[in-house]
Amino acid sequence: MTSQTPITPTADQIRRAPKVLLHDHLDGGLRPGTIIDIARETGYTQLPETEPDKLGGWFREAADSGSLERYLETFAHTCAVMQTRDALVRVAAECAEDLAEDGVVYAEVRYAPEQHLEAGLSLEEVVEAVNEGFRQGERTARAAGRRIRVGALLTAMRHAARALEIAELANRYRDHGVAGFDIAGAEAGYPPTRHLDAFEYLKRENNHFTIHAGEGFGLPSIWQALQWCGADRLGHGVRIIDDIKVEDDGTVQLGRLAAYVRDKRIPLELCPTSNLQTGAAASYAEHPIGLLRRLHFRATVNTDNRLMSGTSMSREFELLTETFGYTLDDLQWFTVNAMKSAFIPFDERLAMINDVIKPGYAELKSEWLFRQTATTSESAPEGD
Ligand SMILES: O=c1[nH]cnc2c1ncn2[C@@H]1O[C@H](CO)[C@@H](O)[C@H]1O
Ligand SMILES: [Zn+2]
Repeated sequence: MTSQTPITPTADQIRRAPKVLLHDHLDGGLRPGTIIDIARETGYTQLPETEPDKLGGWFREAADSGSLERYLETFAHTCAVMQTRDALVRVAAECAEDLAEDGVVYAEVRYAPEQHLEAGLSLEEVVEAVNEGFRQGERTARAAGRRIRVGALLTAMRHAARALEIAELANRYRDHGVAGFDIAGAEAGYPPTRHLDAFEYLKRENNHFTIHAGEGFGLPSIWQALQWCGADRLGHGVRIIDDIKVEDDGTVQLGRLAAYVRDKRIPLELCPTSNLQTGAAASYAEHPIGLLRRLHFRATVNTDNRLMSGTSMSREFELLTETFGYTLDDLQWFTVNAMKSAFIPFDERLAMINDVIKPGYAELKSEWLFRQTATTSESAPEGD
C-alpha cells in the first residue's frame, strides 16, 4: 500500500457516509436561531442570549459542567419554546433536515411528551405534531436529494410518575411514527425499577424500549435496566467499563454483567462528547468506546444532544477517527451495528444495511483508487 492510500477518511467522506443515529434528543438538537424565533413569537423572555451564535455557545458552555444534573438544567430553555403545535412541527422538521444534511439515513429521535403540555396541548397532540414535523423534514430532505427515515422514541422522565401513561402512548402510536420507548433524566436516585409497570406493560405488548443507564450512575443501573426491566438497548451504558478489567499484560477480564452485555449483543448507545460534558468519561482518548469496539461489544455512536454538545454524527465520527485512527471499515461497523439495533422490522433493517449502508461505504472506499490513478498519471514521466 502506498502513502497515497487514504486510510483515514476525510471530513468530507465522513459527511457523505451513510450514518445511523439511535440516540438523539429532539429537545437537545434545536437550531439556536429557531429557539430565538420561537421565543420571540411566544413571548418567552428567559433566554440567556438573543443572538444565535452566542446562544449556541451558551448551551455548550452551560452543558460542560461535569455533572449530569447541571447538564439537564439547560433543557428548561429548549422545552420552553416547544409548547405549541407550530413550534413542535418546526423543530421536528428542522431536526430531520439537519440530520439528512449531515448524511444520516436512519434516525430514532426521542423526546418526552409530558414536557410539552404547558400551553395546553394533549399528549396525543404533541406526538402528532412531532410526527408531522418529521414527515415534513423527510420530504424537504428528499426534495434536496437526500433520503432519511426518522422514527420517534417516546421518553418518560425518570423523576416523574407518568411512565406507564407514556408507554401506553408509545404503544398506541406504534405503527404511526413511534418506534419505541425510553426513560431519561437524572439517573442517581432514580433507578429504572421505579417504572417497572411501564416496562412490564411494553413487554406484554411485544414493544421495544431503551433505558438511559450507566451514564450518571454505574453498574447497578445497567444491571437493573437489563435484568429487572428487560431493556432492548442501553442509553449510554458506557459505565459497563467498570466491569471490565485490563491486566498489566493487556489481557482483559469481563465480569458477569459485561460478559452478558457482550454475549447477548446488547446495543450500547454511546455518546462520546456528551459523556465528556457530564463527566462520564475524562477524554476522547480515554473514552471506553475504544476498548468496547476492540472487544466487539455491540457499540454504536450517537450524538445525544447536538445543541448542548455542538456536535453532529459526522463530528462524532471525525473525533473518533482522529482519536483511534478509525477507517471507513470501522465507521461502517458502527453504522451496521446501529442499524441492526434499530426498532424497525428485521426485513427493513436488513434492506437498509444491504441496499443503503454497504453500497454507500463501498462507494467511498473505492475513491482512493481513482485519486491514486489521477496522481500517478500526473507524476508519470512523459513517454513512459
Ligand atoms: O444524556 C442524558 N441523560 C439523561 N437524560 C437526558 C440526557 N439528555 C437529555 N436528557 C433528558 O431527556 C429529556 C427528553 O429528551 C430532556 O429534556 C432531558 O431532560
Ligand atoms: Zn440521552
